[in-house]
Formats: sequence, C-alpha cells, structure tokens
Amino acid sequence: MEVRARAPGKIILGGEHAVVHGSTAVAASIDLYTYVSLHFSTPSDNNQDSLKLFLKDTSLEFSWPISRIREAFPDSPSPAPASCSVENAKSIASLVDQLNIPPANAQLAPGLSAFLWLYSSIQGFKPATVVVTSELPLGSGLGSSAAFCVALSAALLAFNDSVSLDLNQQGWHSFGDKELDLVNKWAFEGEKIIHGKPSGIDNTISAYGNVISFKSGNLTHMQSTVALKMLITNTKVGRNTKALVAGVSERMLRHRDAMAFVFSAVDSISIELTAILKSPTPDELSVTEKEEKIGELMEMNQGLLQCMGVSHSTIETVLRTTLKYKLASKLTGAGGGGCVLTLLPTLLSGTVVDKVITELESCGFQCFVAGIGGKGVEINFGVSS
Ligand SMILES: Nc1ncnc2c1ncn2[C@@H]1O[C@H](COP(=O)(O)OP(=O)(O)O)[C@@H](O)[C@H]1O
Ligand SMILES: C[C@@](O)(CCOP(=O)(O)O)CC(=O)O
Ligand SMILES: [Mg+2]
Repeated sequence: MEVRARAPGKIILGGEHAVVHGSTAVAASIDLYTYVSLHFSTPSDNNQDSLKLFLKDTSLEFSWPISRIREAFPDSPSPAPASCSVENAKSIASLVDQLNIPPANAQLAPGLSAFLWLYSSIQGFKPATVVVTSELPLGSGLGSSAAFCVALSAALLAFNDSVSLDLNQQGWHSFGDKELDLVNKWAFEGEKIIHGKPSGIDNTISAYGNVISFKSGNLTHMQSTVALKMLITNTKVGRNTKALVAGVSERMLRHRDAMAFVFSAVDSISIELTAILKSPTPDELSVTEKEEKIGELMEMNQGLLQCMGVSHSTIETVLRTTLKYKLASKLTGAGGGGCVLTLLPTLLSGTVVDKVITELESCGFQCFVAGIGGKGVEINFGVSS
C-alpha cells in the first residue's frame, strides 16, 4: 500500500506576522512542492518493526522501533485533530534526542517532532517507510514547514477510515472539502510544533491552493483578476520562523499601543489588496493601475514589517537594488533573511528583468519566478509519477 502526496509552498502578498495578531493577510500558493510518499510494510517487506523516515534532500535517514512509539504515545491514534500536550512533547523530545542529528541539520528537529506527532496521532503503530523530498528552500519564508505538514497529513489520512477516497483513481487528484478540512486541521497541529504560535495561513494556503484572504482562522477564496508575476529572491540567509514570531510578540508586549496601530495598518493594506485583486478588469481599473496600487501597498507593508523588527540587511539590499529599476519589493514569510518578492509588472521589458536578476545574483542571491495561485494539496495512488 503506497500513496504520494504533494503540497505547495506559498508567498504572502501582505500581512505576515500581523496575521498572528488578528490582522487580515493575503497569500497565494506557488508551484514548488513538498512530496511525501508513504509505504506501509507488508509481510514480504524486511521492515516489520520500525517507522523509517528518509529526508532525501539532506540525505538523512531516521528510524524508530514501533515499540518505542507505542510506549511514547499510549493513547494513539487520535480520532480527531488534537494538540500535542506537554506530556507528549516530552516523549517526542526523547525520541528526537536519541537520533544524533548532525549539528549542521539541527534545524530539522522541529520538523521531526511534527512528523512523530502526526504519524502516531493519525496512524498509530503501523510499521512504514516515509520518504520526503522538497522543491522548496527550507526556512526561507516560502512555507516549507506548512507544505511538509500538509503533504504528510494528506498521505497519512489517505488510508484512514474516516476518509473516503477512490484508491483506483489515476494520477494526481484533490481531496473533497470535508477531507481537505481534516488535512488542514492536522497540518495546523504540526505547524504549531514547528512555529510555536502559527496563524494557520501557511497550512491553509498549502491545503487549499489558489489565492486567499485570511483573518483569525477564516479564509476567503479569491478569484484573482490579476495574473501576478513575482520575482522571488532568496537571500540565502537562514532564519527560524518560531524565533521571529516570538520576537514580534515581545515587541508587542513592550509597545502595545504603537504595535496595535502597526497591525491595524497592515489589516487595512490586506483589505485593500483583496479588493484590488477581486475587482473586475478593465471595468474599474486597468491592469497597470492595479499593479501600481499593489506595488505601493507592498512597499507600505514592507515599511511596517521593518517597524516589527523582521527585516534584515540582505533584505534591504534587495529593496535598494530593485528600487533602482522602480520595482516594488517586500519580504515574504517571517523575514530575518529568507525570500523577498518583487512585483514584475506586465509591461516590464524582459531586458530590465534580466538586468535586475543579474544585479541581485551578483550579490550572491538566488532569483526565480514561480507560478502563482495553483492547486493545493493532491494525492496519487500510482507508485511512480
Ligand atoms: N522537507 C522537510 N523535511 C523535514 N523538515 C522540514 C521540511 N520542510 C520543512 N521542515 C521543517 O520546517 C522548518 C522550516 O520552517 P520555518 O522556519 O517555518 O520556515 P519556512 O516554513 O519558511 O520554510 C525546517 O527547519 C524543518 O524543521
Ligand atoms: C510570520 C508568519 O505570518 C508566516 C511565516 O511563514 P514562513 O514559515 O516564514 O514561511 C507566521 C504565521 O502566520 O504563522
Ligand atoms: Mg514555516
């Protein structure tokens, strides 16, 4: 029995961090995916007594005896999405500690904890092999943590009794609404382990895809009337979402009133972005007018992210470079390094795009243009594709 699941990464057009504190945010899926394949052991397999995890991108392999997992989570599996208790977190920590993760890969530990929680909660104690690969750079603001949790939850739920799926369907296909909701809820529990206090926007956009407006756990799907083209620049400066989110909360506690105004300004920006993306073209605004407004709102949002303390010298270098070409940019995701978005207007010449990319890459950054607003999580029961 084998299933593959793939879940996309995301960009945030407006509202990161503020969304954790109740502001509106606007996100879109991108066509870079995390893939999870799950193979339950059969009597003919060698692996009868362990749970194995292969992280292909880092060439790391981890294994836990099923008996240890049974000992650690005596109440598994759980009938409904459940948060990891303090008691369970201790059990997970001891299972992860015994792995001797190479120091250079220490940042994988929260991902491994989320894996153990989701696996044991959804599937209990079945021996299996799970293989993970990702097209997303990890810890760069493109939502790799959420894509990992969504793809993993989808693969784990595919064979669950509570989920009805046609196992004979060929190729990649989507879940029904009820199943998608379940995948999203479980993935949120995984994100909590990795992020500490996630808003839920990353797992939601990875599960549902498309473009969404999100506020306090509620999403509004958007039929965007603008085909946005974004240059994504990876500064390659590693950072950790959990620490950055905690830093903003601490600043909020130090300057409550000022930060409330900052979050409220971000809320207004996201509401305006939503209205522009949804408004019919060309009746109300031309594409060029829309792009100008979106660019301006992105710049305003970036200023507010600086107020929150999540910019970085490399992000500022990207902003300065793209501004020379009159292009608007903002960080995406948690900031502190990671990726920056630059809006590429429809009428911008290819020569200018090439020049910007050359200049950014000469600073040591990596640039690419991703497809925006595609499908969310999908599964495939075919063994290879
Ligand atoms: N493919 C993966 N395999 C294992 N862990 C992953 C994977 N993708 C993400 N993670 C976990 O998520 C962490 C990155 O999450 P985060 O700091 O939120 O950044 P982002 O979500 O922007 O990539 C990684 O350090 C790791 O713990
Ligand atoms: C900063 C935040 O708004 C987005 C974090 O995204 P990422 O993990 O950096 O891709 C946190 C959240 O909404 O949970
Ligand atoms: Mg993340």
